[in-house]
Amino acid sequence: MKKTGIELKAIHKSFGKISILRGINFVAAAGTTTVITGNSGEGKTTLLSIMGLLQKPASGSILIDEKDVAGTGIAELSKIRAARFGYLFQTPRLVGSLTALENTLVCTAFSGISNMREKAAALLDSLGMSKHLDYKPEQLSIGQMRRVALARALIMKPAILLADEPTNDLDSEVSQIVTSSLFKAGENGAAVVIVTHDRSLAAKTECEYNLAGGILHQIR
Ligand SMILES: Nc1ncnc2c1ncn2[C@@H]1O[C@H](COP(=O)(O)OP(=O)(O)OP(=O)(O)O)[C@@H](O)[C@H]1O
Repeated sequence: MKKTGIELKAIHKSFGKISILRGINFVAAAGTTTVITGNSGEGKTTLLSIMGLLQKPASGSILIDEKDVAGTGIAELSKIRAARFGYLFQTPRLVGSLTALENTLVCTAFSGISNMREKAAALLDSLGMSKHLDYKPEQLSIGQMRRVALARALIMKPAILLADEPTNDLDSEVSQIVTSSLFKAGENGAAVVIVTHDRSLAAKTECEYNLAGGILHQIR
């Protein structure tokens, strides 16, 4: 049986009086790509940020690598995020003053791993970005920025990879490059969780959940 990367139990979340998540149970296994679908505004990004330890639920349990994070302090949570997670946000969130290569390296400074620049360049190359290593974000298209953000998310080979709308605004060729990198991370052992409206991407995943009315239903 595959190891569990993330497990959520009875997660609730409200904004003011509006209840967004109402008792969410979810499992993403290591080495598996899981998709969460649902209409706009249903709470998919909120759910992804809760499982990514970026936002706290009102109640419920979050297990990372089969360990409940309840009671974990802020410093330890930061360590778990840095050591275990890769994030691909809906907007690329690159550092404006840094080049594509430097943005890819931004979280690796304290890794102690050698040849990171070569690894970052090779990763960007695999994403079709070899000609843009020295470009700043303002000189890149949205699709190119998203590929830099993906390289940044992948460079530390995260055990858990969370991707919010990874193929938004991409042409089919770039979309294919991004999609295959996400699935490759899954094949290499990561628990990959993707939020998307892209049906062709959703159809390729092993597991699908749909979020509607604050309830998460497993479809496959
Ligand atoms: N910090 C916040 N404060 C108040 N309301 C919020 C906050 N964050 C999200 N919401 C609300 O929660 C709901 C769910 O938002 P969320 O971004 O999680 O939805 P989504 O399913 O990812 O939508 P989309 O598919 O359009 O990206 C929305 O109604 C949004 O306005």
